[in-house]
Amino acid sequence: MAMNALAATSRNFRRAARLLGLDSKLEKSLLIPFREIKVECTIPMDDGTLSSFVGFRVQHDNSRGPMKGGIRYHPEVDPDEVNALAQLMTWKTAVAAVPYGGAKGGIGCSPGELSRSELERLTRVFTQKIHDLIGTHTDVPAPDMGTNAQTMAWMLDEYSKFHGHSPAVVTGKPIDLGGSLGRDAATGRGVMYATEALLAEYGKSISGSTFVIQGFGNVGSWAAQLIHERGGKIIALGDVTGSIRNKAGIDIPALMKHRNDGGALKDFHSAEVMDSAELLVHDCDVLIPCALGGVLNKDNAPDVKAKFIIEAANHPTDPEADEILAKKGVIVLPDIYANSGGVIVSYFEWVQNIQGFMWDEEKVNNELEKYMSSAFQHIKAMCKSLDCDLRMGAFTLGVNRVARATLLRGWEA
Ligand SMILES: NC(=O)C1=CN([C@@H]2O[C@H](COP(=O)(O)OP(=O)(O)OC[C@H]3O[C@@H](n4cnc5c(N)ncnc54)[C@H](O)[C@@H]3O)[C@@H](O)[C@H]2O)C=CC1
Ligand SMILES: O=C(O)CCC(=O)C(=O)O
Repeated sequence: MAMNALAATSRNFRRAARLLGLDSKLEKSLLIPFREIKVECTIPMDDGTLSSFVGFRVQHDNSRGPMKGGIRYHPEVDPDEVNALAQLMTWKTAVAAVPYGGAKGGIGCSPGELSRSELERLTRVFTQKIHDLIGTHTDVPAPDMGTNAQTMAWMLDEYSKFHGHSPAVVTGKPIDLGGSLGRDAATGRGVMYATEALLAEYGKSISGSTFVIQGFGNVGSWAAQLIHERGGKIIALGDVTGSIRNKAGIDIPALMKHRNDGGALKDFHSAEVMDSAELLVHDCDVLIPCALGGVLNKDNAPDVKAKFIIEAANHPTDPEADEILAKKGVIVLPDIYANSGGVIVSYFEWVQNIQGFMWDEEKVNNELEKYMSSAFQHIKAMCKSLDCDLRMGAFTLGVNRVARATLLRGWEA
């Protein structure tokens, strides 16, 4: 059973605060969110009935810049989860050294069961309810699980009705509306750069390693394609519909075609169906969770066989699992670094919108690689000076930068 997401995230924060020797009042203050918004979104359904959905936006911290983070559409969205994800965004933007704070939002709904027009109405009503609390220089949403560039296009359009054309109010937009080249692939590309950097530390490479990936949405499918392109062998893969494996390596371009043609993973011709409960404990070199939080917990951590875990999802590993994995010698690359490619390219998109000047994709990808590489070097330096693991290296790096900004602005207990 997974721990409560907020309890798990706060536990990691407190460990980092203690390692840094933070003042206890500052520690308490950094944990408390700036603002928590809850709205009822009532929309007419296609069949003429009315349905109501609860939407959240938690704005955690703005000491380093406008708050930033995705909007999730998922049935399990709840206030604690959104709070935890908003807090993670604050440390993530600081680790990545992009000038933002942290926020996250979500609506409790099953996007796969809503029609396109129902999703559009829901997104527009949600935006109407929060439009005066977000903005280019206050809080900038982006896609997360269950949302995509189209969701951002509707948010942009609805927000612009109140405030005038404002492309920089959301990132992860369609290119035609000011989206950045490379943003769609950015989180998966960042995961690939992070994996390369970590494996190199151990004298290994993507091309000599086997991979298991959970989640084949935006992050999982891009990570899989880019790892496959570099010669990595993806031997098992799963999504919410089921899991597949092939010892010789799954043909990812063929699987992409199969999925884009509307096929389910389990119907892919050149792999065998496997039990999804076995996916995370499948033998491999590198395990990459790219779906939900809390999937690695005290129940399955003892059976994990991977040597490295790259956290492409947000908070996939419970602190209890962390302890078990550490004893087994499994190296975990934490979410607030491993999946930061998305928010880094969101920052590039925002900069391009503000400047009114579009970058080519090569520049986006080169800059992303530089930011990922620099963050990794800074995390390693923290690990060395504080004698801690990668999660604490990343947390202390992020928390220290936020604490410094808070103090410089004139914080008083
Ligand atoms: N989209 C982005 O830019 C970023 C996303 N993330 C995180 O990455 C993760 C995935 O996000 P996206 O790829 O954007 O979402 P998505 O909605 O595009 O894809 C989610 C994937 O997870 C799978 N999934 C859902 N429930 C599952 C379950 N119970 N078991 C196995 N698979 C399951 C879905 O089938 C789908 O393949 C989330 O934790 C998100 O917060 C982190 C940073 C940025
Ligand atoms: O691109 C962004 O602004 C945020 C992406 C996000 O929600 C995340 O990194 O978890």
